[in-house]
Amino acid sequence: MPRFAANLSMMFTEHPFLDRFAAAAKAGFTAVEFLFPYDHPAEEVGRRLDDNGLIQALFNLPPGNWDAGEKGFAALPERFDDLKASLKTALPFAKATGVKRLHLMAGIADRHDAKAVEAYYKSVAWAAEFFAPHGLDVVIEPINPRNVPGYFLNDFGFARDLIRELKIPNLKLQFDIYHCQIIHGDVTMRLREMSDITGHVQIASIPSRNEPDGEELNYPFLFEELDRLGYGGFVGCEYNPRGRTENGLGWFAPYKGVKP
Ligand SMILES: O=C(O)C(=O)[C@@H](O)CO
Ligand SMILES: [Mg+2]
Repeated sequence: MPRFAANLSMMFTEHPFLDRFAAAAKAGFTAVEFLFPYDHPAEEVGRRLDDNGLIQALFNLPPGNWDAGEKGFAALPERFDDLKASLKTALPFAKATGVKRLHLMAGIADRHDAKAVEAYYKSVAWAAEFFAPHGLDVVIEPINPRNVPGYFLNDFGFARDLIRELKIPNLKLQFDIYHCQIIHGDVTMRLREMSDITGHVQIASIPSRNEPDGEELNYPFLFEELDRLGYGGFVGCEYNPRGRTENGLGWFAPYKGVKP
């Protein structure tokens, strides 16, 4: 049975950020993820996890100026120094939370520009090698162009080929099923094809990005498929609840309290 991680950037937003940990635990989650912890002291985030018996499944490396539209800089050749600095910023948060994987964002760049591709390969390899001695994986996530127009990593095949080519053991795929269905479809076959390189999975209904309990995809089937594939990682619930988070957790009832 998959282990679900509540995404605290999108779920339980009825509560201030630091109180969302308790809300997630109360709702039966044993793990959480979120976009960014950097506005809060690392020790305080670690304390909220401990106090609530939660595992940190994932968070993102610093993306640059998010409010100004930056989405990371791994594919931006002129931002390599910023990329290197961002890894150092994230490390104390990784230590304080005990997280085992970090999402490296690619940035807004043209995937068909050779300089951007070269920068991306270099940044991804650098980040993975930087975190390897700390026992941390780096994950990369293709994102659909409707949600983030111009995002460099917008193709699962490109991500798969890069990971297979670089052959860095702690470099893996963040397989967000919501993005995969929008970009390509044929989700089950892609999960099967990429299961050996998948380090994290995320879910939401398509197209509304709400609770995974309806619309285009049959999630109970996909959860069983993850079991059939022997996927032992987390499934991040990266969706916008239709109303109060707690009121939309009917889909989660069979999976409540699943421990590692
Ligand atoms: O948008 C998504 O999907 C994510 O997983 C985020 O980490 C990207 O910011
Ligand atoms: Mg995602």
